[in-house]
Amino acid sequence: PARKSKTSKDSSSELAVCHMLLAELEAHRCAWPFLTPVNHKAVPGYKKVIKRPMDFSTIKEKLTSNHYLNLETFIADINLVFDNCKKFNEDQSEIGKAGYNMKRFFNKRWTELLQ
Ligand SMILES: CO[C@H](O)CCc1ccc(O)cc1
Repeated sequence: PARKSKTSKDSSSELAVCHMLLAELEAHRCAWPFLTPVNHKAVPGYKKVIKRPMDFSTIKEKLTSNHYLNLETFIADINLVFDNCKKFNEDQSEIGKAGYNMKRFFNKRWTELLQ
């Protein structure tokens, strides 16, 4: 069957899923490094190494101000949080392990909800 063009209903239900997913991420016990922007003035090297900082509070602000055009741009920002974490932190560090756990959790939940 031909792919129907996305209706506004599709977009609003996708938006509701994004809000729900973000709320689950923020509530996760391993979310603590990702809740607010990294203070790049306090973390040596962060501003130079991480070209596109991202965190859950920034994503929530963008979501509530209709910044995301579609689901893909929302998922791209979520993955940016985890990619930045993997780049800056040792895999076995506390924050590195938290990032890995959050990425696995996110991938499990969005595929359950959206695929
Ligand atoms: C999401 O957290 C960032 O990767 C910064 C990690 C970090 C912060 C302070 C430190 O002393 C070391 C690493």
